[in-house]
Amino acid sequence: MATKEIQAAGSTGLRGQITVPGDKSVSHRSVMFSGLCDTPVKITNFLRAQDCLSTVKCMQALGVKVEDRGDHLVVCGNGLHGLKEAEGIIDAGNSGTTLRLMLGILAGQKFLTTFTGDASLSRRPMGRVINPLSSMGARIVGRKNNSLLPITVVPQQDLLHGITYDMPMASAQVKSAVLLAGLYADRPTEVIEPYPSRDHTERMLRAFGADLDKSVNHIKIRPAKKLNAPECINVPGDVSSAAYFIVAASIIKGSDVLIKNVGINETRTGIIDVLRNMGADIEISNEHDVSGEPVADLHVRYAKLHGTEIKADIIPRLIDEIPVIAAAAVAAEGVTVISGAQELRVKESDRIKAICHEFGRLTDALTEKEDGLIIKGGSGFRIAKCDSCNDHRIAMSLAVAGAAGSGVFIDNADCVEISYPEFYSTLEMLEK
Ligand SMILES: O=C(O)C1=C[C@@H](OP(=O)(O)O)[C@@H](O)[C@H](O)C1
Ligand SMILES: C=C(OP(=O)(O)O)C(=O)O
Repeated sequence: MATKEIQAAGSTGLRGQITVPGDKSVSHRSVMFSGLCDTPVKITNFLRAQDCLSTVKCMQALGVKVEDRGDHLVVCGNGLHGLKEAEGIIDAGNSGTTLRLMLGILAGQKFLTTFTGDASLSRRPMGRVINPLSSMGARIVGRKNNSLLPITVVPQQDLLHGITYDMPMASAQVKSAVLLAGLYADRPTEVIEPYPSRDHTERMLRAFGADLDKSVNHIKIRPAKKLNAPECINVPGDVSSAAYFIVAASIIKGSDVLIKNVGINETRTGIIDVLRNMGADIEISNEHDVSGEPVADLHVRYAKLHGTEIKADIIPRLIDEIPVIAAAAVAAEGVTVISGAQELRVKESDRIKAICHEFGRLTDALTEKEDGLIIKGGSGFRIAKCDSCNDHRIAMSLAVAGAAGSGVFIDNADCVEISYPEFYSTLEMLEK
C-alpha cells in the first residue's frame, strides 16, 4: 500500500463498539520472559504485529520454541540459563523494545550474539543500554563507538556485577535492560528513574518469582536462579492503540465509541488524564485485573476540548501518544504547550519534526520546540497529502486528523503493521 486515503468522518461521527489488539509492551515481555522459564506458557491476545513478531523470531533464533496455535501462542523455554547461540545474525526489525530488552537478557550469556535492524532502528541510540550494561561487566560492541547497530554481545564467562544506576532519561527500555541483566549478576542491581516509566517488566518479573522491590522510581532486583512462569498470560488491549480512537471520538462531532478490554495500568494512562483535563468525556467501567495488569472498558463521546499544558513529569506516561495528542490539540480551542518530550526525537522517526512537518500540511497551528510543541488550536484541518515518515504512530495520528477534518492522503501508510495491522479497517468500520 503506497498511499492510503482517509475520508472525513462527516457529520455522524464515529460510532460503535471495538476491541483493540493486545498490548505491545506486554506482548514483547510475555514471550521474552516465558522463554527464560522451563515450563510451557500459553499466551492469549498476543499482539501479532511486526514488532512483537521480531521478538518471537529473536527468541526462536536463541533456541526457544514458540508455536502459534491460532487463538494463542505457546512458549517453551529451556530455563534462565538455557538460551543457545543463534546460527546467524538476529534481525530486530523496527523494534527498539526487542533490541534493548534482548541486550539486557544477553549481556550475561556465555555465547556470542550479533544484531541488525531496519534503517530506522539503525539510527536509534543504543549507548543508553550498552553503557550501563558495560559497567555491569558486559562486553558489547557496536558501530559509532558502541552506540549504533550492528551490535555484537561478546561471550561472558563470569557473572555480571550488580550496579546502582541513576538513569539519565525516563525509559522503560533502559530500565528493563538493566533489571534483566541484574538477574544474571553477582549482587543486587538498583535502578533509579527521573520519572516513573511503564512498569510491565517489574510486574511480570515479580509474577515470575523474581526478587524485586520497588518504591515509586527506585527498583532493586536480586540475582535469580530460576524464573517460574504462570501457565497462562492474557495480554490486555493496548491503550496506545486505543488512543487513536479515544482522540478521534473526542474530536469528531457526533461520536460515541465503546472500547472494550483496554489496559489501564497507571504508568500508561497519561493520555486519559490529559484528554480529561482538556474537557474530554471518557467513562471508565468494568475495571478488573488480567494477568497482573488492570483492564477496563472506555466509553468516549464527542466533547468540546480546550488547550492544556503537558510537562516532563507526565511524558513517560504518554510518550507514544504525543503525535495523536497533537491532533487533539489542533482541534481544541486555545493553546497547548508540550515540554520535556525530547525523547520523541529518538523514536522510529524524529517525531517532533515529523509532527510539525506532516501535520503542518494539514494545519498552520504547530510550532516546533527543541523539547516539544506549541499548538494554537481551534482552526481545524485542511485536506492534503502527507507522509508517515515510515513511522506507525505518525501514520495513525495523521489518519485521525484526516477523519476529524477534511480527509487526508498518507504516503507509506502500511507501517501501521508495526503495532496495529487492523487500524485502518477499524477506523473505516466506525465511520460507517
Ligand atoms: O518498554 C517498552 O515497551 C516501551 C518503552 C517506550 O520506549 P522508551 O523506553 O525508549 O521510552 C515506548 O516508547 C515504546 O513504545 C515501548
Ligand atoms: C517507540 C516505539 O516502539 P519501539 O521503541 O519498541 O520501537 C513505539 O511503538 O512507538
